Amino acid sequence: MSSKLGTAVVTGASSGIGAVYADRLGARGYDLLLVARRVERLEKLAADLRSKYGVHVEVVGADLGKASDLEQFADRLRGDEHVTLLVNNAGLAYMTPSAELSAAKAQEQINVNVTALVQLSLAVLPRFVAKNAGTLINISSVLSIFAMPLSTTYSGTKAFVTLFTQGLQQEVKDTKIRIQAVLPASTATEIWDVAGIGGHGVLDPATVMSTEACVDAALAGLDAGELITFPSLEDGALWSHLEQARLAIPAAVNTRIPASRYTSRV
Ligand SMILES: NC(=O)C1=CN([C@@H]2O[C@H](COP(=O)(O)OP(=O)(O)OC[C@H]3O[C@@H](n4cnc5c(N)ncnc54)[C@H](OP(=O)(O)O)[C@@H]3O)[C@@H](O)[C@H]2O)C=CC1
Ligand SMILES: N[C@@H](C=O)C(=O)O
Repeated sequence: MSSKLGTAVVTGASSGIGAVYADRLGARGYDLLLVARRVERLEKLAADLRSKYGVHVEVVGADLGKASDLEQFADRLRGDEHVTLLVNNAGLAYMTPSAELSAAKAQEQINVNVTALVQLSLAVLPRFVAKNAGTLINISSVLSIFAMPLSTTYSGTKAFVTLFTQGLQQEVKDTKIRIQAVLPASTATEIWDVAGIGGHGVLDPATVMSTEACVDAALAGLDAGELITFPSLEDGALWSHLEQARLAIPAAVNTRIPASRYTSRV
């Protein structure tokens, strides 16, 4: 029997933040559809969640950075009327100076962090709009609002995620569809191994959040109706001030007259 809450899809559920989202959404009573490349990890998690929560859990092995796998999974979501929640979580970071970043690794970050997130968001949105219901959670990063010297391409992908998600939020603001962007700071996961900096153990432990605390905060933000959730930002006014300044610019540039600093040459 299908859950009355429907099916929650979690991409990148084989480790880290995605694995905790799968646990928390299973605990809430969602059936689960978990996708990643490491199927053996997904199957172990699925067995655990079935036994803990009695929910239906399906596992799909797919490389979302590969166009054919992505297209197939997007088609699956497009055609699955039980999907009521999507967590676009799959992602990776290569932390390296751009001059040393291979084209392949740059493209892989774009393929997974951007292309897969867009295609899967667009795969579920038409049904959410038709039903005037549904939840989309896009996992961005605090590195979407600034770039460190080693995070240039990664930050660029996450800047896309945050702005793309804000655009979708504008589109559905008069509906009952919930769309949230989550911007974690450093969180204790394997991403830091993939990033090539030797794992999160090289970071100051006081600055690294547990995956459970990160996801529980993100879900609390979702439940509170937040559009943008920073799990570790205590002073939310910092974001409001940034948004206020950002949103003042479109009106200020809406003129045919060039700014005087560019025309008053002496
Ligand atoms: N940890 C942190 O400090 C922060 C993380 N984030 C974001 O959180 C999200 C989750 O990452 P996190 O949990 O930290 O890191 P992990 O490396 O633990 O998890 C990443 C997940 O993404 C999946 N994934 C990566 N590449 C692919 C691919 N090509 N196809 C399918 N799945 C893929 C991995 O599965 P598999 O390898 O099995 O395919 C894995 O399940 C990412 O979007 C990341 O950018 C944001 C801010 C901070
Ligand atoms: N994923 C983290 C960096 O690797 C981050 O977004 O902070």
